[in-house]
Order: sequence, then structure tokens, then C-alpha cells
Amino acid sequence: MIDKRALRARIRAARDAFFADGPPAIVPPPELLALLTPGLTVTSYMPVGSEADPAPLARAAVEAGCHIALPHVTIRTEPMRFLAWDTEAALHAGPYGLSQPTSHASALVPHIILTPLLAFDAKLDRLGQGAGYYDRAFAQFPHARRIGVAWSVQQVDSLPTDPWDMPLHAIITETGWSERR
Ligand SMILES: Nc1nc2c(c(=O)[nH]1)N(C=O)[C@@H](CNc1ccc(C(=O)N[C@@H](CCC(=O)O)C(=O)O)cc1)CN2
Ligand SMILES: Nc1ncnc2c1ncn2[C@@H]1O[C@H](COP(=O)(O)OP(=O)(O)OP(=O)(O)O)[C@@H](O)[C@H]1O
Repeated sequence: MIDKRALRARIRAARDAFFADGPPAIVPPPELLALLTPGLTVTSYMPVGSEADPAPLARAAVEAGCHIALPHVTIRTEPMRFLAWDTEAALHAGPYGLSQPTSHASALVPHIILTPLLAFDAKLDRLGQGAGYYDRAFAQFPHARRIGVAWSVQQVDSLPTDPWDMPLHAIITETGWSERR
């Protein structure tokens, strides 16, 4: 069994090296554009370090008439919320170097969750930072589309899974869209 901690360290190093070479843009794939209808809530995130930047995807969602929300976390025992963000509004420094909406913003129910991650595999299992925030959000919003955003170097042959892990429906990298089949 692969050790999750060692795997996280290995993938962080690969992601950092890829990013240091000058990261390409994540271009909105047609398969995502086809899902974006006016009035949907799409959650994005503000990248930290060498994470893939979903901003072009969030812009496409705004252009399609969707509402944008960003994750907001406090302490590990409190669930993450998705708070409304109008893309001009100021962000505030949160834990772990995160930029987050003001805690007074309205909590929204997501239709599409653009999900940061450390590693993914061909089955679209996902490994995150280990706090379980997205795993808990997926359980809270089982009807939302779970779409990972990552660099292709974050793909691994297979991931150890836990009973609570819910696979992604699709993943977007700099090489395009792949979906679960
Ligand atoms: N950009 C982004 N926003 C996000 C997440 C994320 O993964 N990426 N989250 C996904 O859950 C939530 C924040 N969760 C986090 C949970 C744990 C750690 C963490 O343990 N960080 C390590 C350092 C990691 C590193 O060096 O890269 C630490 O602080 O020790 C960070 C964020 C919500 N917002
Ligand atoms: N649906 C859930 N309900 C309650 N606790 C959960 C749920 N899902 C995960 N957890 C808790 O979250 C912790 C971290 O899980 P895991 O290592 O799979 O996180 P991750 O997928 O790497 O992180 P993240 O989802 O934050 O990106 C686990 O200890 C688990 O107990």
C-alpha cells in the first residue's frame, strides 16, 4: 500500500518542478462549456503555490451567467463552506496561505465543484491535502459535479482509497478534459 504522506511529498515536488518551468494556462474545454448554464453555482479556488489556476474556467463560468463561490475554511473540525464571490470583491488572508471571501458572504449550494487536488489516477480517484475538506463537501453535496483541476504531472498509476473517497466525474489539465467512464 502506498503511503499517502510520501505520495503527497513526491507529487508536490513534481508539481513544483513543472510549475517552475513556466506553467501553461488551463483552457476551458468544450465539455465544460457545455455544462455551464445561466444561474448555476460553480465553485472555483484561489491557487496556492504550484497548484493549477482555475481562473480561466471561472471566467468562462461568469461569461455563461453562472454564480461563482470560493471555499472558506476556519479550523479543521469545522466544515468548509462555499461562499459567494463576485469576481471583483476583495479577498482576505485565511489559514494555510489561502485567500478567501469575507466570512459574511452567503453560503451557496454548488452545482459544479472545481476541485484542487494533489494527485489523481485513471479511475479519477483523488488525493487531496489530507484535511478531508473536499471529501466532506462531496458528501454534503452529492449531486454536484466534481471536476478536478490539475497539471498532467499529478497523475499517478493508482491511489489508495478510503471508504469515504468519492471519485471525480472529470478532470481538466493543461492537456484537456478526461471523464470517468
Ligand atoms: N487553493 C486551494 N484552496 C483550498 C484548498 C486547496 O487544496 N487548495 N483546500 C482543500 O482542502 C481547502 C483548504 N485546505 C487545506 C488543507 C490543508 C492544508 C495543508 O495542510 N497545507 C500544508 C502545506 C502544504 C504545502 O506545503 O503545499 C501545511 O500547511 O502544512 C492546506 C489547505 C480550501 N481551499
Ligand atoms: N464524508 C466525511 N465525513 C466525515 N469525515 C470525513 C469525510 N470524508 C473524509 N473525512 C475525514 O477527512 C480526513 C482526511 O481524509 P483524506 O486523507 O482522504 O483527505 P484528502 O482527500 O487528501 O483531503 P481534501 O478532501 O481536504 O482535499 C479523514 O481522516 C476522514 O476521517
